[in-house]
Amino acid sequence: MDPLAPLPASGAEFDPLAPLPASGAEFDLVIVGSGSGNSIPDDRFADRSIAIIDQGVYGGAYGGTCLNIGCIPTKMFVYPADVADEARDGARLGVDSSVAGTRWPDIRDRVFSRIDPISAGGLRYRVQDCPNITVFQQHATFLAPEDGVHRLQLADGTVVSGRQVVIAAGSRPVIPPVIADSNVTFHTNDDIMRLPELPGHVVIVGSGYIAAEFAHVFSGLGSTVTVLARGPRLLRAQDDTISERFTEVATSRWDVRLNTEAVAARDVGAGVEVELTDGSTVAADVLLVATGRRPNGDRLGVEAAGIELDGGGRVPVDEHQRTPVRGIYALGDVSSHHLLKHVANHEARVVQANLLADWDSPTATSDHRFVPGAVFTRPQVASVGLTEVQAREAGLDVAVTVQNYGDVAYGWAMEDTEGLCKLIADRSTGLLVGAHLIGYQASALIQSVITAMSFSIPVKDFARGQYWIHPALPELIENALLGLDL
Ligand SMILES: Cc1cc2nc3c(=O)[nH]c(=O)nc-3n(C[C@H](O)[C@H](O)[C@H](O)COP(=O)(O)OP(=O)(O)OC[C@H]3O[C@@H](n4cnc5c(N)ncnc54)[C@H](O)[C@@H]3O)c2cc1C
Ligand SMILES: NC(=O)c1ccc[n+]([C@@H]2O[C@H](COP(=O)([O-])OP(=O)(O)OC[C@H]3O[C@@H](n4cnc5c(N)ncnc54)[C@H](O)[C@@H]3O)[C@@H](O)[C@H]2O)c1
Repeated sequence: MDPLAPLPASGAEFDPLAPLPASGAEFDLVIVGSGSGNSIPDDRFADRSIAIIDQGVYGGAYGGTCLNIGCIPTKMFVYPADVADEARDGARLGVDSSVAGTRWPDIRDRVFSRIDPISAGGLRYRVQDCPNITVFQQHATFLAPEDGVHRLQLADGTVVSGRQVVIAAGSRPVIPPVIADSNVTFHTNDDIMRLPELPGHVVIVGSGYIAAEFAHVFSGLGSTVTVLARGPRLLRAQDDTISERFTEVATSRWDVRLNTEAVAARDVGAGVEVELTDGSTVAADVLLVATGRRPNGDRLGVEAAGIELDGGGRVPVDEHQRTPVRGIYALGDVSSHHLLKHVANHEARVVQANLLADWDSPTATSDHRFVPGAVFTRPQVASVGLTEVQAREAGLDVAVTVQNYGDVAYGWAMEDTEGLCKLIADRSTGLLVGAHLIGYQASALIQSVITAMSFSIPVKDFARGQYWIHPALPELIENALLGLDL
């Protein structure tokens, strides 16, 4: 679902959460999942009968994770947190700004009064305006195929079948047993953004993407934040230089507990108490669990269709997004090594093209060479390609450079002391193999590097074959490129 696509015409009487009539039938195409899967049927599929099966997220919402409980609402909370932190930071530059207060209920209602109608409108469009599409808002599991036709059973017993199936069933949060078995009240990304009030103190278990983004959101909006990390640093999947810098900055802003784990958790009064490995406890109003996500293939009974999940619980696919079973494709979080929306979108376009071609002659191939990602925390973190450790482990003869924001004109004007850009190049080819940024608008600054890597532009041509606007922040990339000893 493209959240920025215009809303389809609305039917005044339509209730998006009303149960739809159950009807068993054979379709040309069955799609499980209304996130990235929902973007597959376009005009080119108008002559095919299509079933979209989706159990919904957060109590049944249509349109998947990104729109309802992921990328979009989180960034709509991140931005006000950025604004508040900028205001707090103003005095340093001679602007005497401060935050008089933040209105969580207003922010929450503004976010979801924009998002919920898009979700409802997307469902309404499929149900009312797409005569070839039937939507089933239920959980589905595979049955054994019959005569080459794949079959799925819905929660109400309806059997939906088709020769082509797309599994786009996404992923769900993993809850560590110590929390899951404790009866403590906890939240995940599913519901934390709908809290009635801004909590005074949030304790977050985990130290990856979601932990870093929500720590910024809550701290920016005025909560005290405690982050519990199992390891010695936050964002450990990032390049070591970035992870070290981020941990340093985060520790100065939030209560960061490293090398620790929750060993018990309980409700105390209206709040929670988490006991840590060293015997100490953290008391907070709200507990957020952000300890990774698991693909949903295990709840789809894919084995009945002849598919065995891989070691990571993913539905296995080849470079054309075909599973080992003829007629069944998969995409996005349920099958990908990259749990990112731009990857799911890319894979959905590949599946779309290949559905329109023949199973044996696919026309589209997924490109996972240079998958970028950004953590919208403070400071932002963005990366693409190999970390330095990965590049050295791969046996590459690498050139590495680190360029500080504060040492290029605009970063110097900002008096930035936190941001840096690390580039890693392969001396034998003169090409970049990795880029890692932490700092102001890192998610935007990295895009030119993604372009250079995707189109194999040699470092020397990339650095000197174009103008870099002076004194704009992309000079950070220019200077880093020039710093590579190639
Ligand atoms: C808090 C958060 C923030 C994020 N922020 C970003 C970001 O900024 N940038 C980014 O690139 N990525 C981000 N992501 C990741 C991104 O949201 C996912 O990679 C993406 O949404 C996956 O899309 P999908 O189509 O694979 O799955 P989904 O959008 O999750 O869709 C799967 C659908 O299938 C349904 N389903 C599952 N099993 C069944 C079944 N058995 N029967 C019927 N229906 C079923 C689900 O209910 C769901 O509606 C974020 C994720 C989270 C959790
Ligand atoms: N901006 C974005 O693109 C964005 C934002 C949010 C989420 N996402 C996607 O969603 C995925 C899931 O996010 P996430 O933050 O939950 O996962 P993550 O993989 O980024 O981080 C998981 C964290 O939980 C820790 N952990 C795992 N098990 C634990 C346990 N039992 N006890 C304590 N800590 C434990 C890990 O050490 C790690 O720090 C991400 O990997 C990312 O692909 C992307």
